[in-house]
Amino acid sequence: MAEQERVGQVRNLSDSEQELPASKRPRTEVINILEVENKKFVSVKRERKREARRKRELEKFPEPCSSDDVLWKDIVAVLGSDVVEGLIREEKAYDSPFAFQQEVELEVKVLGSNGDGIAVSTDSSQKWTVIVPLTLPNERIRARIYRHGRLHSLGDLLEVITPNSELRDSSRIQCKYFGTCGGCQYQMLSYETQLDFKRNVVVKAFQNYSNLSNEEMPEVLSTAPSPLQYQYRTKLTPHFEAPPKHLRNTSLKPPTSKPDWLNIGFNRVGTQKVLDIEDCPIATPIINDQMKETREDVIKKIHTYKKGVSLLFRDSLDTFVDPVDRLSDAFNKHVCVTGQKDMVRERVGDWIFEYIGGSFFQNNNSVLLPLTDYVRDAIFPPIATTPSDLTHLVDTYCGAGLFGIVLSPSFQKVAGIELSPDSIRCATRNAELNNISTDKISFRAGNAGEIFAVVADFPKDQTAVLIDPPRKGCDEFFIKQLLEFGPKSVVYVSCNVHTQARDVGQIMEAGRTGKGPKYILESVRGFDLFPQTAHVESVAVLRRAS
Ligand SMILES: C[S@@+](CC[C@H](N)C(=O)[O-])C[C@H]1O[C@@H](n2cnc3c(N)ncnc32)[C@H](O)[C@@H]1O
Repeated sequence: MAEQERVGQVRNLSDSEQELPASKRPRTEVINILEVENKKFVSVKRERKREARRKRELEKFPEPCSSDDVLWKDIVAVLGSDVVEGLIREEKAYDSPFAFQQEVELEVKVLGSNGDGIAVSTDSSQKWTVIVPLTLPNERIRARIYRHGRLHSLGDLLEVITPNSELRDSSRIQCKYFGTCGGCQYQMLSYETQLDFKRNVVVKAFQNYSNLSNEEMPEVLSTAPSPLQYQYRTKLTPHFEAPPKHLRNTSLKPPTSKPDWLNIGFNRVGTQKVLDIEDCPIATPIINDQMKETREDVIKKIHTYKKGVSLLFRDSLDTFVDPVDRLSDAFNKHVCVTGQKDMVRERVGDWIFEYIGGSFFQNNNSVLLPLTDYVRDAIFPPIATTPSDLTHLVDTYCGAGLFGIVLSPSFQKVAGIELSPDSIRCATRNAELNNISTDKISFRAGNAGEIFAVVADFPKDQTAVLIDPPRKGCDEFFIKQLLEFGPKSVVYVSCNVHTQARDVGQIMEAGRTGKGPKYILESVRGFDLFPQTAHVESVAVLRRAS
């Protein structure tokens, strides 16, 4: 009923309504014109407040090193800091020249560090960027605007009008979902181009977040490739949502085929909506086989789910027999583990590892030997001016012991630390499986910075510290303890080059300002653990100057 028609109406409660508790009784009060006007006034006020709150939210600078912050740095670089400062001063930083759902033609200028093309509007008086996934520098494109932020709008790609034919070749695409699935960004590129783009991400990260001078910053090396560029992912976690309420009933007959509303897969590009995925060519074959089977099971039982689910698929070797027989079938046969608590088994060269399904382990087995070899060579350079006498290794954020165990033959003593007690139990077991004595290697559960109290007796001139933190990087406590300890070498492996650049910058700054030992940044190199995606890992090597 329209608001005006209800004005002046009075209604008595029915008998059944009177029996309801006060909080559940329907409203009966007289609505008068004043109240209607008042309500409109209140709702306009509320809307204005909401708008102001949204603006305040937007005006907050993004969390340093977050993907929003990384994007913001790209936007400033594309528009130029003078233009950006001018627009902020004139309070135009949120005045998008585009309307919601407007279709626009744009020229893509650069590829942002998050993997999306950044275009600049040319046909409006105001300089403004538009972020469009799956586009490349120098392409003319058509996009539909769907959201606005500070000095940028986000757009869905509708058409590549003029492709960058030097870079884009659609015949390279190996996945039928590419362009719709949010998982991969770069399948249309040659692998060399992907590696070049990733090197550029590392270069920009150190420019934007390390505060290092040109003299302190070595040239970023070319990105180390992954031996496998497809079928490399040893872990997938597709998800699906619960059925609509009226279909959540265990007594219902199971569907004979996948209902239209059910999607089991990954998020669509730029959305939180699930895209149905039957196979994923970047995952290993055993994962794809298992995914087909599990999808059938989920479809049959879908009416029994009350919540959405994230599935787990991990490529594993079959059970190791104890003592491990490296010639047995189990040692070479792959199975797929789906339980969060089940044991996963993996081989890195001749080393063997067990870890729990739901815990951390690197997701591209093919690159782990090159990566650990690279870290060893970084600690003991093959062509060194002075022979290295490093004898002790501290493996911080050690997970199931990957680096500590693989590098152990090069050291007299290794000590590892990791927050997850489950991973530490696996690290200790992995040392045993690989016949490394407990006199030589030890792992403990705890906050990474606490290890420096434990290894106080390690000779700091002969100690290398390996750092491999989660995406957020190291905390202040860790950096302080590391600097107080002052090891000869530091090798920082990272899955987030932006926090890595920040942390390396802090270590170097401490030396520059006399607050810690002076380190030289010897090398920085991206590592490609996730071909076809925009993600890059990075290894930075620091050596204490004296
Ligand atoms: C990127 S993973 C590296 C694991 C291991 N180095 C490897 O390559 O398998 C980061 C690890 O740090 C652990 N972690 C997170 N915060 C930590 C903290 N404050 N102290 C110690 N470990 C932490 C996580 O549980 C995770 O296992």
